Amino acid sequence: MIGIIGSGNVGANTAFFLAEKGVDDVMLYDIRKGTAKGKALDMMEAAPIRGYRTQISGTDRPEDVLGCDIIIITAGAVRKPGMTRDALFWENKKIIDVYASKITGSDTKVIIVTEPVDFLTTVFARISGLPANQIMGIGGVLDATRLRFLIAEELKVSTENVSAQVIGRHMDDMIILKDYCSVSGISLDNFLSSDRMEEIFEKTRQAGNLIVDLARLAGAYYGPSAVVAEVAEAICHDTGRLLSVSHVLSGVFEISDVALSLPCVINKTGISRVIQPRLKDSQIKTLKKSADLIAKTIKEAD
Ligand SMILES: NC(=O)c1ccc[n+]([C@@H]2O[C@H](COP(=O)([O-])OP(=O)(O)OC[C@H]3O[C@@H](n4cnc5c(N)ncnc54)[C@H](O)[C@@H]3O)[C@@H](O)[C@H]2O)c1
Repeated sequence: MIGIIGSGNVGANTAFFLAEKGVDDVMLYDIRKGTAKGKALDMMEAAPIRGYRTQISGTDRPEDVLGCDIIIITAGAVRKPGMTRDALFWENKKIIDVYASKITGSDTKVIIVTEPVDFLTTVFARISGLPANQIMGIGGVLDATRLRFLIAEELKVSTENVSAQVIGRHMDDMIILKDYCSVSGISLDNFLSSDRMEEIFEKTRQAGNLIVDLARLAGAYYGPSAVVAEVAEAICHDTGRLLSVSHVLSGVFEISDVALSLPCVINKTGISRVIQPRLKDSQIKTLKKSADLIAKTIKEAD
């Protein structure tokens, strides 16, 4: 059973994508009474046409989801146009503190979506005491998915043929690994000039901001929900997918106790292996700067 805390745009759409993929039964919870039950019922009534057999239920009792095998946390405030993700830290930390202290199962896998995701993945790991490989934040994998779309759109090729890797913080200082981006294994510089590549990379860095600016009353949620469902499927079906998720690092690039995205092999144990990409000195510097910033903010919260 997959539990989802927060049944707003990302939570509800994740439940829907999980049902459509047939990953596992889902239970939704939201602090607003009736929201989770109402949305679950609505999705179940779509099943005769959409053809899924997954059970989606809703509850008003957080303890019902806290014992699930996989818990996805999407509860919290969304930024408004002009706001950075970091600005949500103090408000959303209060929510993460509560759920992290109530996790009961020692094998639970947790997927953090609530922003700022790298900060809150770090906070969740500290408070819950769960092993770092069981807590995954949605960061680089979403940035890479957006980049894959933008490259495919530019080159008029299928998105399936495009692979991309993005690591670091889920913010404008994300690190796009150009040498690890390809179209069916053919490196990007066979298709694009350096200048055009840089324009596409900048569009990727700004992709979340653009959606908030355009939609105004909501953040991005279809892309994020699709990515969350992919990570949950990798755990549930033990697929061994290689996805860049945020997790607490222990010594990689001399960074410890702070969560950032790096490519990880994900299976039923959570993160089974972290892949350390070859980085330039400037990229390692950016990674360390991001880590220092997160560590400093979290220290202020102690
Ligand atoms: N990591 C990412 O890439 C990524 C992408 C998109 C959104 N997000 C973040 O995910 C979060 C949710 O986004 P959304 O678009 O679904 O927002 P939303 O406003 O549509 O939904 C949030 C839901 O959380 C519920 N909620 C608030 N406090 C709660 C609590 N204490 N317990 C349980 N439920 C609670 C609200 O009632 C609401 O239904 C935001 O913080 C957003 O910034 C992250």
